[in-house]
Amino acid sequence: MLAHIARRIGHFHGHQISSAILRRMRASLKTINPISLQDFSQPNPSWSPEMRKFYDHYNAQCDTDTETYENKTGPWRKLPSYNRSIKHATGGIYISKLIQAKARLFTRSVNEQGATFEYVAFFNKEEKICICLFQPGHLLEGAPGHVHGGAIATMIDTVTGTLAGYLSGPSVTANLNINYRSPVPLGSVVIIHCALDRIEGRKTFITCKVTSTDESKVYTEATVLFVSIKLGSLFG
Ligand SMILES: CCCCCCCCCCCCCC(=O)SCCNC(=O)CCNC(=O)[C@H](O)C(C)(C)COP(=O)(O)OP(=O)(O)OC[C@H]1O[C@@H](n2cnc3c(N)ncnc32)[C@H](O)[C@@H]1OP(=O)(O)O
Repeated sequence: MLAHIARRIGHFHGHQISSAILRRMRASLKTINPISLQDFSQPNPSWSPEMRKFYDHYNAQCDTDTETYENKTGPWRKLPSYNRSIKHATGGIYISKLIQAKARLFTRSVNEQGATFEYVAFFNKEEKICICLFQPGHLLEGAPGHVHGGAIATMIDTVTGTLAGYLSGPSVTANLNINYRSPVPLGSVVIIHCALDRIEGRKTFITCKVTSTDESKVYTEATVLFVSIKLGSLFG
């Protein structure tokens, strides 16, 4: 049953699942109420003034007002960040209650604000780029006082994966190459810049650079390959 629903679900932005399937999912979920969809990339008290300043900078240049949803003119779109990636798919909020209900997106699995991954991403559809403001918390230590390389890789995978998702639909990471150029201090704010390199059939190639907010310092560089999949294939 679950595999059947999952196979039929499918799609990121712009694709509707049939109302018959939605009705069936709702019927099997009628004990779950209310269903909430929280955006974890909204500003919170743990954000430093620098994080807030750059958030305001990009938010002011968005095509939609984050609070009122009114249309504006601007090249950027602030992307929501949910605690399961399936919630980004149409109808995913329902399927998230059916499959591994306790599962959480790794970067959104710790509730203490500011302790791990504080981040917000903006997407520029015209230029096929994505930037992410990232404030790594004290629980992400690798070298003393600095961010663990695995945490940096996680953020690169997450932001490039988000860009691949918006450009090519459901995809998984097939290859991730990283050069760590300079250690990232815990509690600092860095910008993760991601850009589409090219799309070849099912393959989406993305480049990524992690810099200081004034972009004078390059911390990390990466290239990532995503391969498009049918979402249902993940559920057997
Ligand atoms: C709207 C969106 C919002 C999203 C928000 C979400 C936020 C969270 C985001 C979180 C993001 C987290 C994301 C995560 O953490 S995803 C989790 C980590 N990734 C995985 O677990 C993936 C595991 N691997 C696989 O499932 C398969 O191997 C895949 C599906 C990748 C390919 O197996 P499949 O049988 O389907 O296809 P194929 O083998 O015919 O290959 C197809 C093509 O690809 C080329 N190829 C394959 N592998 C490699 C390689 N290593 N280097 C270079 N090339 C490679 C291959 O040569 C071929 O090319 P060509 O011969 O056609 O030219």
